[in-house]
Amino acid sequence: MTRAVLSLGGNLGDRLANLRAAVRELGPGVVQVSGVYETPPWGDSAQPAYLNAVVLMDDPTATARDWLTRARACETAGGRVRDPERRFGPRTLDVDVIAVWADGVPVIDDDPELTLPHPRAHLRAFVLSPWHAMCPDAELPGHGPVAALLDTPGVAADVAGVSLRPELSLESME
Ligand SMILES: Nc1ncnc2c1ncn2[C@@H]1O[C@H](COP(=O)(O)OP(=O)(O)OP(=O)(O)O)[C@@H](O)[C@H]1O
Ligand SMILES: Nc1nc2c(c(=O)[nH]1)N=C(CO)CN2
Repeated sequence: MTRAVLSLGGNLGDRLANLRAAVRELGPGVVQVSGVYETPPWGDSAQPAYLNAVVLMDDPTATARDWLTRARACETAGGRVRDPERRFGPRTLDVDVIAVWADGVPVIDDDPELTLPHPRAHLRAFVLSPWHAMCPDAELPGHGPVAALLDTPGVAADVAGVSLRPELSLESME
């Protein structure tokens, strides 16, 4: 059995519809969905605010690479267009694989195609805040408790800008 935490984000088009479509596309393996948070752009400030969320997923047979394939399929379905000139730039939908566990053991990999855990997750309030609210005891492999990461200087400064939007739930999408 593998478990994965995926991060969803987007700041172009109908942001909520894009996150909802991503959760639908991810399908029945979704175990838990965080709240939806409005977050200031990280890494490149000249762009609109994002909506972000994280999902916890289980699958009896998926390999770590399968999670990346699913993340990319979601991005493609969500109309993601890559701009090779602009790192961290605006997008309709970004789906990152934050961490994977195989039979409860964290998968650690420095493959540039799929680095696990995600190499910038520990720096991102837009990932850590929703994850912590959804799973208060969560640990980011190699970095420790998510609760403690939220207190690290670079992240703590960003946490105040991350705001839960309770009216934008992904839970009930009928
Ligand atoms: N854990 C991971 N999750 C998603 N993509 C990853 C991961 N590790 C490596 N990658 C690789 O990163 C490459 C760039 O991904 P992408 O264009 O989504 O980056 P980005 O969203 O701009 O930046 P970031 O990954 O920091 O959010 C992809 O080709 C993918 O193979
Ligand atoms: N707030 C926020 N900022 C970002 C995000 C994101 O999902 N949320 N994704 C990025 C892609 O690298 C770059 N910056």
